Amino acid sequence: MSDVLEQLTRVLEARKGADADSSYVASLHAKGLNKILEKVGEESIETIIAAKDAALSGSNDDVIYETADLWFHTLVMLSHLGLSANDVLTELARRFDLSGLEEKANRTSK
Ligand SMILES: N=c1c2ncn([C@@H]3O[C@H](COP(=O)(O)OP(=O)(O)OP(=O)(O)O)[C@@H](O)[C@H]3O)c2ncn1[C@@H]1O[C@H](COP(=O)(O)O)[C@@H](O)[C@H]1O
Repeated sequence: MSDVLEQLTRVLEARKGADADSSYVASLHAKGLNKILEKVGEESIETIIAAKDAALSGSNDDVIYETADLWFHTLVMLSHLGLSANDVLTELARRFDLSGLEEKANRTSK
């Protein structure tokens, strides 16, 4: 795992037990899964809009900013469900050398 993901994973784990008044992450956990999913949905849409705007303006700054927000909120979602970035990285690593088209063909033939 990258140093940044590792560090953020540790912070997110620690914030699960923090005071909701002093921690944004703790406040999301306190509000529950639906609020976290609402944020994931919101940040997904903001990422899509930023990418569309980048194609017109030629500036990628907002795409990076919004994607960071999206990744962050998906990490909070994983943490809320007792999962972590490492679980997703393990799944991505499992897919190395497996063509997406091949995987799809195997899936539809079942
Ligand atoms: N990486 C982040 C991070 N990215 C985005 N955000 C917050 O995500 C929120 C969502 O952004 P929005 O623009 O939707 O804000 P908003 O309109 O105020 O949100 P809502 O009122 O709709 O919930 C903002 O408050 C951002 O500050 C983050 N908050 C925290 N982190 C990391 O998590 C750590 C722990 O944070 P705390 O739990 O606050 O200590 C921090 O040290 C950071 O490393």
